[in-house]
Amino acid sequence: MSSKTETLKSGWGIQVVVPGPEHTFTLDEEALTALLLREDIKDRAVVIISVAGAFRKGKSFLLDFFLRYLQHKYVLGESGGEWIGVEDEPLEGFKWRGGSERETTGLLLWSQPFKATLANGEKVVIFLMDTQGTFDSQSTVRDNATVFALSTLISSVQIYNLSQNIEEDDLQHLQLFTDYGQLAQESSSGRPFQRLQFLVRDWSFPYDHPYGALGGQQLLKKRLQIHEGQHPELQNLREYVTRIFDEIACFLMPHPGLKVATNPDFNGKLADISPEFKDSLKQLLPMLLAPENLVPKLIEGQKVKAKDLLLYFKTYMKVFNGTELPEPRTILAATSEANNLSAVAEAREVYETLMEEICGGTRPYVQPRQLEEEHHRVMNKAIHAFDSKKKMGGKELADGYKAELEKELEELFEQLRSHNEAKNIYRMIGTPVVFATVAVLAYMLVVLGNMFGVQTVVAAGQAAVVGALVMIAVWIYSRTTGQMRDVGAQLDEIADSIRSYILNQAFDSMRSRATAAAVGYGADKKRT
Ligand SMILES: Nc1nc2c(ncn2[C@@H]2O[C@H](COP(=O)(O)OP(=O)(O)OP(=O)(O)O)[C@@H](O)[C@H]2O)c(=O)[nH]1
Ligand SMILES: [Mg+2]
Repeated sequence: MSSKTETLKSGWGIQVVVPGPEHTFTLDEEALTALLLREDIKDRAVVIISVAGAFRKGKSFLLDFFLRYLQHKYVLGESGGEWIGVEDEPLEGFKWRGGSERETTGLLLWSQPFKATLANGEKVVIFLMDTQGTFDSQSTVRDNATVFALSTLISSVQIYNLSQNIEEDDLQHLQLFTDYGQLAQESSSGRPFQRLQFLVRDWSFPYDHPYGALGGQQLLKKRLQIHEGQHPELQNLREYVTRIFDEIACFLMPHPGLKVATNPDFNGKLADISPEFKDSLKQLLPMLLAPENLVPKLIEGQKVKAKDLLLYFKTYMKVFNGTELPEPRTILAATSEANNLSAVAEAREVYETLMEEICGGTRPYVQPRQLEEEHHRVMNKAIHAFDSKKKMGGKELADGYKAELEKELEELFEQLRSHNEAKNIYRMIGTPVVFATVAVLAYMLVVLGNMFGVQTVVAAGQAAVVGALVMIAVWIYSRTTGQMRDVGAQLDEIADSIRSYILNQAFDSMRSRATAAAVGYGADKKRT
């Protein structure tokens, strides 16, 4: 088996939005946090590619080819060669299957994020999202709308998977976003969504419009055309759909062949898939996933990082869990809230990072007055970071979050201050005691030297007494005035090394005594 499948095999679809009883959805916060706050990706801008649409239409199946492409391109780093796999390899990844009953439920993210670099050198992370199909017999209209809305709000590329054609109904489902988008545009700059990719499966009229992106563009143009006599609502819908997305595209996929569609034993192997379908995949996937075509997620014109995404998920889940589908205004409020929260988190991080350098666990004691000054300086920087991030929801909302932020930073400072004091007490006892002990021992040397008349010992002892006393004096000066902090810290280190040297010596002698005792014991035993 190739290494390609072996590596993908270790991944799985994490159900991050889980359907619960009574048509509710809950967020698996723990799983999502573990995925999004991974140290190597949490600060990268995200590209989230979601596939949504009616159930049983090959969404998960398609995503598994995405996985193959991403694995080949971004994990194995092979630019040439065939990403699509070998003829008899079963298709694995997000769970897909034949049959008439629904498979995927809730929202899933692939457990392996793919790290990529855009053409401009920016490092991003790609997440794939599989979604619960709409219109199965168990879901309510609200379930469908929730899944579709959440995946559209969260993703930077929404692939709208349709069967055979683009119908009026399919466009109607975008109504919520056009309403939301309209509101969002009134209160913010830039378009709220990035890319909407219609994907028509089993296109059977290539003589009208050819397979692929060109035919798709022709079909889409027709469907989105506004003409006289059309109901004003339909006109509005069309107008706004084109306004709220940065880009709308369409791709016409050929039928994958009868084995794919009807054979219960079909395992996804390429040998059973029609050549046209495979050719189309080879065209479509680079259009979505090649570095130059990756679309990072933007909110309020700013790139969303993996760690921010967690905030958006949490806030959206709150508003989508009511008994009614939320109003566009409520969704907008949630977006603004998450947007402000992400600015707060960023400011907090600025504060924590800078203060860590000043008075973190490994740093020496800082004079209280100086610590306070540093706190004000760093806090200003953090507030500046908050202010300079573009936020949705206006000044009033931002002011509320800013006040919260200030309160939170003051609380953090209180903690840092008491940690700093704790260090002081430890040093108060530790360092002077070590030097005082050195002084006493050295003084004993002087006495002994005098007693036996060895002048070199007396001189060395005297020098050590004076040295130790000077160190204590300098240390006390440094600690009480906050001056010469580096010298003070060095003295702490010297005291630490003396202490650990003495402890090691004591430990070694205890050990050798214990060994000697054990040897003695062994010898005794032999004798008896
Ligand atoms: N006709 C047709 N069938 C396809 C296509 N792609 C995949 N299939 C088949 O469709 C069936 C369902 O595939 P899935 O990927 O599980 O479909 P899904 O949309 O994820 O279904 P749910 O998870 O239930 O929403 C499988 O038997 C696939 O072999 C396609 O382009 N056309
Ligand atoms: Mg599925």
